Amino acid sequence: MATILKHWREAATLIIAAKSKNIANRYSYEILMLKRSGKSKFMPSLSVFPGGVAEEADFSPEWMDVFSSIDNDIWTRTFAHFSKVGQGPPMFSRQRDEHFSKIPSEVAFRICAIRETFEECGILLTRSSNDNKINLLTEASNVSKNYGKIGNIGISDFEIWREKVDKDATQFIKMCQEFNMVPDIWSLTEWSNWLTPVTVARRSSGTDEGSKRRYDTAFFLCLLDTIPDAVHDDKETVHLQWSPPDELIKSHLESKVKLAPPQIYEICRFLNFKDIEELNEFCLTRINKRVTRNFPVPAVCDDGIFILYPGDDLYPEDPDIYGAKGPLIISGTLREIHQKYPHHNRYVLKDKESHRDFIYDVKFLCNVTQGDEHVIPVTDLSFLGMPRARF
Ligand SMILES: CC(C)(COP(=O)(O)O)[C@@H](O)C(=O)NCCC(=O)NCCSC(=O)CC(=O)O
Ligand SMILES: Nc1ncnc2c1ncn2[C@@H]1O[C@H](COP(=O)(O)O)[C@@H](OP(=O)(O)O)[C@H]1O
Ligand SMILES: [Mg+2]
Repeated sequence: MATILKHWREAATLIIAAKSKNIANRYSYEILMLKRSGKSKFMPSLSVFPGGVAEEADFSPEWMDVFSSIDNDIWTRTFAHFSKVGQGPPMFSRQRDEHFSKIPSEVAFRICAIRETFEECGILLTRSSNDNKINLLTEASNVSKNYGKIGNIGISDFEIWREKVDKDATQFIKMCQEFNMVPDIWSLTEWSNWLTPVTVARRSSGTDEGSKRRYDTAFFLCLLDTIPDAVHDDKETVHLQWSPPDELIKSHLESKVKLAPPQIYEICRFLNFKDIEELNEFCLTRINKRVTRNFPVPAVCDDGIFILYPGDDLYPEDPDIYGAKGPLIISGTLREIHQKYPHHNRYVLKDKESHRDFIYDVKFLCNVTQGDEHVIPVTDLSFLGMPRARF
């Protein structure tokens, strides 16, 4: 197996939803967004969840030693849970070198998401190795809450270690050993998986190098019972904001924040859950479930462009993940196609001439159940005073 893949990079990202103090909000929680630097090669100036590319250190067998510091039974049960939770999408199930297969990829990508979150915004999701409540968290029948824990390493050490980890991912292992703690992998729910489409990779940056970038990204969700201190790194990320999901979507539609379709799609899923407790209960139902990979397929019709997602009537049976074939062409107008193929999981762009700006737009249509039994995004935004998509 190759550690580095030929066509795309493997990455993990963490959606953090924290209980809001503002009781006037329609939604009882706020989501953390980081604005990427304008100098980023990929998605410059867009707001994303914290995250980044997986490093070999995230798969290091040394993590076995780190996790062996917790109660032996807890780790054995956790290891068993992640080893047999069912086959996930390819980034989880693919074969890796023996050296990088000692810990399950379900654990490694969670470590990656937690490490990247620490680097980019200073939120440290770790548990003390002596925390004996961990064992309940992988067994849905025994759990009522699955909120994350913030590690406390003392203010003077904090920035020193953040800098060290940012420079060298292996330092995250050292840091956990030094402070007798483990990444709080138990509070991360596997939420979704997005593979960057080829045409988007070409358009997502003005630079040649950036334009080749594709990511296979595991999205996790972590709930917190209070909004923690967080500061962007001022390098890769230039601004940090906490906002309820409805306000994020509204800000996006008003062009106050720029979001890419995967982030919009996920935030629109959150519109289903007004209260963080409902979200917590939903997460508990997902403990033994896996997500399926979302690979968007762009298609061109007579008067517009679609981006198709799995489950749509028009989604190809054998999607072209390596970009070997040309774009999908569908004859007819948006209106005709909308009626002829009524099962929608798509993003619609009306004017094909304006496709260059399409990642700043939102017209999702989704009326199909998801293959992985996930909730579908709320696409009727009339409650935000937004008109419904029309053709
Ligand atoms: C966390 C990232 C992978 C960035 O990694 P980096 O910090 O630069 O090392 C971030 O790009 C991310 O969260 N990506 C997941 C979503 C994604 O790949 N978006 C692609 C652009 S838009 C798109 O795919 C269009 C569509 O889906 O319709
Ligand atoms: N000051 C800065 N401005 C913009 N991007 C920066 C930066 N410092 C680091 N980065 C970029 O952030 C990316 C690392 O992100 P992560 O750790 O989240 O995977 C790298 O991008 P490349 O992957 O384009 O090299 C790196 O170049
Ligand atoms: Mg990043």
